Amino acid sequence: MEKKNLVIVGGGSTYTLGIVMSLIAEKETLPLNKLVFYDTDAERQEKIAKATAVILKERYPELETFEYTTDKSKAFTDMDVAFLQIRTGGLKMREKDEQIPLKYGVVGQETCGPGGMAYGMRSIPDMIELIHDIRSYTDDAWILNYTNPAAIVAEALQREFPEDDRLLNICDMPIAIMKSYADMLGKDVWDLVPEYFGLNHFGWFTKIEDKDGTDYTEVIKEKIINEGFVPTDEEIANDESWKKTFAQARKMLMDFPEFLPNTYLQYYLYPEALAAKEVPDNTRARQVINGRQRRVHDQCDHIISTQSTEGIELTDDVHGVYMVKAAASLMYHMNEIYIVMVKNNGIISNIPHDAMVEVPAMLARSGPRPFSVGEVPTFYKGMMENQLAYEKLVVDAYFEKSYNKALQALTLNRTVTDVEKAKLILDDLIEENKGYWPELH
Ligand SMILES: NC(=O)c1ccc[n+]([C@@H]2O[C@H](COP(=O)([O-])OP(=O)(O)OC[C@H]3O[C@@H](n4cnc5c(N)ncnc54)[C@H](O)[C@@H]3O)[C@@H](O)[C@H]2O)c1
Ligand SMILES: O=P(O)(O)OC[C@H]1O[C@H](O[C@H]2[C@H](O)[C@@H](O)[C@@H](O)O[C@@H]2CO)[C@H](O)[C@@H](O)[C@@H]1O
Ligand SMILES: [Mn+2]
Repeated sequence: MEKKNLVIVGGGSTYTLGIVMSLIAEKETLPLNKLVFYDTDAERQEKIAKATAVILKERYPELETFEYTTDKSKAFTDMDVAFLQIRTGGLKMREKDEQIPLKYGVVGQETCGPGGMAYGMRSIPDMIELIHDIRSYTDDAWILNYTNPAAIVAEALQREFPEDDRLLNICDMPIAIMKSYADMLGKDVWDLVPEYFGLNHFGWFTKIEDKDGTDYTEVIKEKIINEGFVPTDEEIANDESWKKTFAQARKMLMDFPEFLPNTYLQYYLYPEALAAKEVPDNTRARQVINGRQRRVHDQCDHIISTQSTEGIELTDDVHGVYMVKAAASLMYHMNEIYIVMVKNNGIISNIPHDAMVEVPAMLARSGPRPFSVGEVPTFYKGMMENQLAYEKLVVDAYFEKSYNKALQALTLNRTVTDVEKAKLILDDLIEENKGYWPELH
C-alpha cells in the first residue's frame, strides 16, 4: 500500500497522543511516510511532540519523518491528509462558555446551547483561514475536521467552500456509543453496522446489526433498560462525568423508546435538570484541565525526561482509531461505512436539502456515499428542524455580523427559549468573546 503523509493541526491537543497511538495500532491500515504536527502555540505543541518523538522511535521506527512546526508551508506542503483538532480560545474560553449560561440557569456545555454558539463563533474564522491555507499548498489532500462545535463548523465551511469535495466533518460520539453496545453484546465494535440519522451531537440509531445481518437493536434497548448504560472506551470508562452522561441514555430510552439516542440529546431533553446539577466552578473544562490535560502532560514530561515510555500506560482509543480508519477508507477506496456529516440533499427526505446531516456513508476515493434514510417521524423532524434553524442562525450571525440573528438563534435553542434570558446570555458572551467574535450590530 502506498505510504501517506499526514499533518495533525492542533498538534498540542490533549487528543494527539491518542491519535499517535492509534496511528501506530493501525499502521497496516494507514501506513505513513511522514507525520507532521502543526500548532499556533509552539510551547504547548513542543511538549506533546517531544514525547511523540520518543514513542515513534520505540514503536514506529519505520516512519521516515516526524516533524513539528508553526510554519504553515512546512506543515501543509506535500500532505495527503490533514486532521483538524483546534480549540480557539483554549480550555480557558471553554470554561467561560460553560459558566456564563449557568449564571442564568441555562445548560453550560461545550457544543450545546449558548456555550456551543460562543465556541462556534470563535472556531469559524480560524477554521476558514486554515482551510484556505491548506488549499493554498494542496488541492487534493483529504481534510478531516473534528474541531467543535462540528455542526456549526460544518455549516460554515459548507457555505465558504461549497465546491470542496475533499473536506469531511466527522465526530466520534456515535462510535464511542457503539463501542458500549459492542461490549454489552460481547462483540467487536468494528463488526457492528449502524443505521443512524440526525445532526451532529443530535441524532438517533435506528438499527444496529452485525456484518452477518443479525439485528441487535431490540436486544440493546432491553439491556439498556434493564442493566443501564456505561461508557466502555478506556479513555472515558472511568470518567465520572461521562458515566453520568451515558447513564442518561436509559432515561431517554424510557421516555422515547423508538430509537437509541446520542448521549448529547440529554442537554436538549432535560435542560432544567441538567443545568441545576452543574457546579459553576467545576464545569467540564475545569475537570478536563485537572484530568485529561494533566494526565497527558504528566505522561509527556515523564517520557521526555526518561527518553522512554517504560511504565507509562499508552493505548490507542476509539476516537483515534475511528479517524485513522475513516481516512484510510477514503484514500485507499475501502468503501467502509462510517457515520459522517454530509449535505442532506434528500438523504433525510423530509428535512431541508441544505442541512448538514450526520448519517452512515461508505467512504470511497470519490468521497462519502451516504445511504438514503427516507422520512423521519414527526417528533424527530421537529426536534431536528428546530436545532437546524438554530445552527443556521448562528452561522448567519457570524457572516452577517448580526446581533439579531444571534438572538434569534439563542431564542430557538431548546436549552434557552426565553428571549430575556437569551439577551442577558448573549450580552455576556459578547463581552467575554471580544477579539474572537466579529463585532455584532
Ligand atoms: N468531533 C469530535 O467528536 C471531537 C472529539 C474530540 C475532540 N474534538 C475537538 O478537538 C479539538 C481539540 O480538543 P482539545 O480538548 O484537545 O483542545 P486543546 O486546547 O487541548 O488542543 C487544541 C490545540 O489547538 C491549538 N490551536 C488553537 N487554534 C489554532 C489554530 N488556529 N491553528 C492551529 N492550532 C491551533 C491549540 O494551541 C491547542 O494546542 C476541539 O475542537 C475539540 O472540541 C472533537
Ligand atoms: O468533555 P470532554 O472534553 O471530555 O469531551 C468532549 C468530547 O466528547 C465527545 O468525544 C468523546 C469521545 O466520544 C470518546 O470516544 C472519547 O474519546 O472521549 C471523548 C471525550 O473526551 C464528543 O464527540 C466530542 O465532540 C467532544 O469534544
Ligand atoms: Mn463530537
